[in-house]
Amino acid sequence: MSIPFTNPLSIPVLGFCAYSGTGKTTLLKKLIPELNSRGVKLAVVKHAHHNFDVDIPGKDSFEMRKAGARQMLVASHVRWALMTENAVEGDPQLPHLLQQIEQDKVDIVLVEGFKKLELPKIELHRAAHGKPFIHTQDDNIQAIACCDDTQVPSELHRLDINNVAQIADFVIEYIGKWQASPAPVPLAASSGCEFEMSKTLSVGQGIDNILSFVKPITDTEQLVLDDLSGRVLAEDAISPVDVPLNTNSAMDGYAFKLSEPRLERYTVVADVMAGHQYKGTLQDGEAVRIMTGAPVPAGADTIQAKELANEQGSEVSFQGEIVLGQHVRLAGEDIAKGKTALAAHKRMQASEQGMLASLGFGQLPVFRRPKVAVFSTGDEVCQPGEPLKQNCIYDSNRFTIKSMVRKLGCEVIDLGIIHDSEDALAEALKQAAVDADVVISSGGVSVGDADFIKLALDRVGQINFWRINMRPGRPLAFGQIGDSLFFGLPGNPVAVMVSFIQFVQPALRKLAGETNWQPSLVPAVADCKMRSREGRTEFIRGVYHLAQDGKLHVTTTGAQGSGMLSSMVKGNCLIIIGEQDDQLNPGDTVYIQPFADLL
Ligand SMILES: Nc1nc2c(c(=O)[nH]1)N[C@H]1C(S)=C(S)[C@@H](COP(=O)(O)OP(=O)(O)OC[C@H]3O[C@@H](n4cnc5c(N)ncnc54)[C@H](O)[C@@H]3O)O[C@H]1N2
Ligand code: MOO
Repeated sequence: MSIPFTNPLSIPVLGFCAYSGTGKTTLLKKLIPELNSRGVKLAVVKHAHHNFDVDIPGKDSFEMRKAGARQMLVASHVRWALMTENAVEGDPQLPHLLQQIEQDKVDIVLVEGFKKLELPKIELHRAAHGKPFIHTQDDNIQAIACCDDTQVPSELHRLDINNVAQIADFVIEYIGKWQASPAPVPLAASSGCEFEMSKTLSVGQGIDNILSFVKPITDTEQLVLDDLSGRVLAEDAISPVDVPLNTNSAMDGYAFKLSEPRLERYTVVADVMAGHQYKGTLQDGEAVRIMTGAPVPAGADTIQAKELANEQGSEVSFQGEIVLGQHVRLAGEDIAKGKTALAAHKRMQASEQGMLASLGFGQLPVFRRPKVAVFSTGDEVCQPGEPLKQNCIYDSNRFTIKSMVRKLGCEVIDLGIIHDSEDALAEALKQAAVDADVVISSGGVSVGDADFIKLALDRVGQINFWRINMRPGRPLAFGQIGDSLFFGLPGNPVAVMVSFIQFVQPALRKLAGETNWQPSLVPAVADCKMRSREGRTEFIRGVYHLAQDGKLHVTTTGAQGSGMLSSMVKGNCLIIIGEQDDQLNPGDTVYIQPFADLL
């Protein structure tokens, strides 16, 4: 099983692969100084299968990371290290990791692990271990380092596993010959009827490729506060005021100036209600009765709650411990005047709207909403509400897609059901691309389908037909029609929703101007056994709940047919079994993607 790989760097990347116990690390520990001694500067990426940590409990960096820093960069005059919490489904993405390397500082990146990627590699083999060859399954092996007694095919470059100098020669020659290749998977050229049917991508590669074609909308419009829900802010909202505006009380109680030693009693000189103010300055030994939200008078610095005060006549005494400044909300402590209250590119919901209201904004600039055209294909597909013809099914996909598109704040253009006519479809697609930023269809993207869909797409744009290594949602068409993006989602109703969540949602969020469009993945404890196939990402519909042990637990919704929409209705999340796993057992930790924000 091999997974496509594109080197994002302008320096070569070379992998070392072997069965465990062959001595990869031992060889690299000798090869690195050998290469260094010949002037080769190199970086190493190593894949770890476990939840490793390079930090030490008790160190400041460890503690700050545990306290919630998602990235922790620790630096001294000799080295720096960046630690990133990166809970991803499946393996980490090597192209992303490589992009973290400072490529102007090294000549080559050596990679240990990531055996399944289509990455140029040297295979290490020791016949005495009795393990099979890797090169028989992997066309990316550039050379094999082995012992004298091993037979290797004549076309493979043979190296002596015990001769580090010879392996270093090979690496240096490899650097010399290497030429940068262009990055992402190109879209199929619009020529004749040739479709790229066979490209198999992982979920991560599909997302990366799609996102590389998404150009965020830059047109803006001014909207009143009430209409901001679900829209993406186009400019930083700078606070015109301090919030809170005045230093005020967080409790109903008494305001006074705390002195050392503490006074036995204070004289109550006034009442201060919210919306009013004590005009004078409190003197030592004076207190005011104060309501929550009312301005703290000049001279006062501390509040005691009403429940811990005894008022007798015109005097008040306090019980309990009192800390200087307690229950005082300082002017500007939430948002200071002139500071960015809300950064551009944030999608606004209730809390953002409330905060902007609290700052007195009446209207704000937002990015124009993406326009999304949606249609269904297939002669068997009928409009709900009309009598169902024989052997037909009602169109459900258009309604799930429209609902998810609207939830993402986009405008929907409903093109209905387009029946089997190449001309009609080509015309509809051309018009849709003029009117919309994104065109989404469902059905007709697998191998056995009415060719008219593929022919029509080929006439109007550049469309790739991919196989994504996932279930459900294996076939996916993606490309461009004019300036619009086109998504051809698979016909099966659950596959439509899963493909939308994985591929269309991030694209629409990026298009809409959001910068933070990564899905929320949450760890949960599996309550039942779940199966997948190594190399494939499985999206199982699940139900999660908070269990008595204080952790989220998750179980499947039962039957998982990709036509069974009831599995989506019963579920509240997708359970993600990553590429490297083929089975999950009860008690294993698994990532789930809650539906909460989308369905
Ligand atoms: N020989 C192969 N057959 C199939 C493969 C394959 O790789 N080789 N892949 C399977 C997978 S996985 C999927 S998913 C489907 C996807 O097929 P299409 O995208 O071509 O979709 P259709 O064949 O048009 O429809 C599939 C299924 O979905 C129903 N459908 C279609 N449109 C709607 C709609 N708007 N609302 C509700 N239901 C819809 C349709 O009636 C079919 O039952 O292909 C597999 N086959
Ligand atoms: O996309 Mo299909 O089976 O994976 O429904």
